[in-house]
Amino acid sequence: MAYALRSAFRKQALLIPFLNAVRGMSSSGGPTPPFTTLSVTRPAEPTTHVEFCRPEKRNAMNKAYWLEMVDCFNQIAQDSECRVVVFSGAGKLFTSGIDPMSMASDILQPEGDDTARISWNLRRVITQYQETFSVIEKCPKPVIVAIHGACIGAGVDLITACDIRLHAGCLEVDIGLAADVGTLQRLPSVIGSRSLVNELAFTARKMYAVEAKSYGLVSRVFPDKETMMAGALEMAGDITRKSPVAVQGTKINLIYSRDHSVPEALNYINTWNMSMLQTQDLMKSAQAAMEKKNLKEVTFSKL
Ligand SMILES: CCC/C=C/C=C/C(=O)SCCNC(=O)CCNC(=O)[C@H](O)C(C)(C)COP(=O)(O)OP(=O)(O)OC[C@H]1O[C@@H](n2cnc3c(N)ncnc32)[C@H](O)[C@@H]1OP(=O)(O)O
Repeated sequence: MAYALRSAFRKQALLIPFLNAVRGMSSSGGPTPPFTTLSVTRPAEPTTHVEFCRPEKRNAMNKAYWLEMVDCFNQIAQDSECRVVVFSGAGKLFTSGIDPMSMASDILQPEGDDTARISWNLRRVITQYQETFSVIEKCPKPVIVAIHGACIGAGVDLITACDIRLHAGCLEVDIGLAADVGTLQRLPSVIGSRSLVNELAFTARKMYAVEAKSYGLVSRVFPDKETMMAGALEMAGDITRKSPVAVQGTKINLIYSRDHSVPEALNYINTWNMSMLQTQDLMKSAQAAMEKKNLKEVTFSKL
């Protein structure tokens, strides 16, 4: 079933070129076909806005969402017209986490004739769920997540896979137990304090925006969603004016460095830069600097 749904999305994605499906302006016009849970818009070139669009269910993550995210971010990764992504949620709050009814058959009634086969299938299902957020990290474009109101359960898995976290308002970040789709793996390096990670994971207590900022879970707090979205788009604009070779190489190398030793990461970037330092972007910037031009006015071709 999951495979059928996924290949149906793939076929539709081939039939409808991604950019043709992208509407002109951002926010809450409903999902963008073929997606049923995501609205994909282009509020400003070359920024893509992905909005989780199930407001009537408080953006609960149903089965379609878990698959659509993978298709959406894989397409964005390949889309040379996109240099940065803003991700947000429609309606009252950012997300209420998993939609248990929609996912029950996958998790509570896994297929298989014996323990080994059930376990094998569960492993495949969990791998697929993990990919929903890992795909954000694998996408070379920076992803700014704009969180308003509550961010519950799997929402924390989602935001820890994003590159920059902004928050509006003062509701809770509620961390579920034994999350296996990214929180326990990514949160420790996001907020640095093992003690706090343990406390949040064991108690699933609420964490408010001010505390989230003080520990670096979010980098900026805004008074309301509107101001936050304007701030997110402004930040996205700043990023899109930089060399995409530099920005995307930086994301890839920052994530590599997080997961490797300093000597390994230095070796990796050494090999990376053997080719990437040959970019014309570097020459353009150097020339503009020599001519004392404003570096913000240098334009870089798409990647
Ligand atoms: C394999 C992956 C591993 C990952 C694990 C992750 C685990 C988790 O995510 S655990 C967290 C699960 N989520 C929850 O427990 C939240 C449940 N929802 C609520 O507590 C409240 O709805 C909330 C505080 C978010 C909002 O309250 P509000 O008064 O604003 O709205 P409601 O009237 O309660 O809800 C409106 C409609 O939305 C439906 N809904 C809300 N949350 C979910 C959800 N998580 N899944 C499915 N549906 C949800 C709710 O049923 C209402 O629907 P309807 O009755 O049809 O109007």
